[in-house]
Amino acid sequence: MADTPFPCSRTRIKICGLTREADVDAAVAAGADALGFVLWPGSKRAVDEARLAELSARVPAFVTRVGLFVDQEPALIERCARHLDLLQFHGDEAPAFCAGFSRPWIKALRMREGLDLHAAAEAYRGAGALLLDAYRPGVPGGTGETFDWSRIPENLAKAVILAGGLRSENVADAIATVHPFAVDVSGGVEAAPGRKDAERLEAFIAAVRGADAGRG
Ligand SMILES: O=C(O)c1ccccc1NCC(=O)[C@H](O)[C@H](O)COP(=O)(O)O
Repeated sequence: MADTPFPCSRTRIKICGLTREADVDAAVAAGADALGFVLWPGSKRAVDEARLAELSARVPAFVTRVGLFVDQEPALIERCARHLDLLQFHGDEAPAFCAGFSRPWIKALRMREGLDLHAAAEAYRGAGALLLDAYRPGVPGGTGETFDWSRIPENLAKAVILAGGLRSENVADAIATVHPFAVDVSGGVEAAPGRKDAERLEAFIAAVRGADAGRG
């Protein structure tokens, strides 16, 4: 097992951007640990509160329901929280804002040049983890792009959820390089934005499990 502050023999897997019942069922059946629902209306994968309620009701216990928000109204976030286990903040939310709800939370950070991850881990020390994603100006997430994984320090004081352009073909390399606590995928398991593909989902999860088995 890697010598990191958050060693894990089983990399957790979050499937993000679910919009359809069939995809929720497929992700659960394939063994996902967490499912992400995008509540930001600017996304091609957006669901509204009513859809969130329907989709989250299908999710069995022990699979974490995660809601994604981008600089949104606190009242909306708190209403959605009733259907969620964890909040994921993808915008410029300050630590005090993220901590102001009735659910645990994680902070997504886009890896723009010059980002000091140690400083961010200290600032967002109330987060359950930091989700590290690719940076593309003007796009808050779900870019399908990777970033330079070597920029992630091994001794970061927060658990890392690695995101950005992961696919069944590159996730083993990503795990070997970063030793993340969890991986997060959206576009890499899709047939089209918001429509997951059961075969790609299964291939992705098998690739993660294969990487875990190979680590010894
Ligand atoms: O998916 C979106 O459209 C989205 C919009 C706004 C904020 C976050 C969004 N997605 C986040 C994710 O799906 C993932 O956490 C992450 O960005 C990885 O996406 P991908 O590179 O497609 O695997």
